[in-house]
Amino acid sequence: MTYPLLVVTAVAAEADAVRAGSDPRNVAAEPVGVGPAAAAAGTARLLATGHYRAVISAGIAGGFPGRAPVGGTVLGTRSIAADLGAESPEGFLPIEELGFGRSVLAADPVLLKGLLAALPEAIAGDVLTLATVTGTAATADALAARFPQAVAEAMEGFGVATAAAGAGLPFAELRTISNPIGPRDRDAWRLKEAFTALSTASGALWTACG
Ligand SMILES: O=C(O)c1cccc(C(=O)CC[C@H]2O[C@@H](n3cnc4c(=O)[nH]cnc43)[C@H](O)[C@@H]2O)c1
Repeated sequence: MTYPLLVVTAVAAEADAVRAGSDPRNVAAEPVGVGPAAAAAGTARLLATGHYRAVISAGIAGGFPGRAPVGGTVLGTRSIAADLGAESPEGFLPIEELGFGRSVLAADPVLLKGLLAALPEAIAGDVLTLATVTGTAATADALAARFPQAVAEAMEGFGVATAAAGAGLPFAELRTISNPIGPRDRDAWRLKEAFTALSTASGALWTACG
């Protein structure tokens, strides 16, 4: 028996976009909710079935201006919980500096290599996971400075990665860019473009995983 690839999304519209571009015989797309907690809990529940061979966190995301354009496709080299830590007068302290765990999980190198080969147009870089969508220029600038290799932010990747690590399965993050990260401007979101790009990219998932 060949175990399918599990693609975890936040919402049903993202799962539909993945299904539209992939073969249900080898790719299972499941929505588990928005945010890192829902993503971790939902992914762990799905992986407990033992039915899957690898896990991908997929969906739409904000792109850092100048690093990932709206409509573009991004592959996460690392998924980073950017707000996991503590504020201090000297700046943000990641959880590693507090001694309580980790905020960075790297994509599986073999899976990532396959995805990069199958999606040569994709932009590779760190993808941030935040519980709050960035909505000001100040926060966007601070994140861009703290994470010079970050190309995108979303709300689930680190949660999915944590569940995949717990299950001992390969993990990667695939995002298509719906909006620039910065001052909140709902009219600037290009959902249709991002969902179309997600369907297109999903066509390459099984090849990359094989
Ligand atoms: O602000 C709104 O009115 C609004 C309307 C629909 C959806 C949202 C979301 O925040 C969706 C979040 C959802 O999409 C991912 N995502 C997309 N862009 C970003 C972003 O710039 N920063 C963080 N997350 C983003 C995220 O993974 C969620 O699943 C808002």
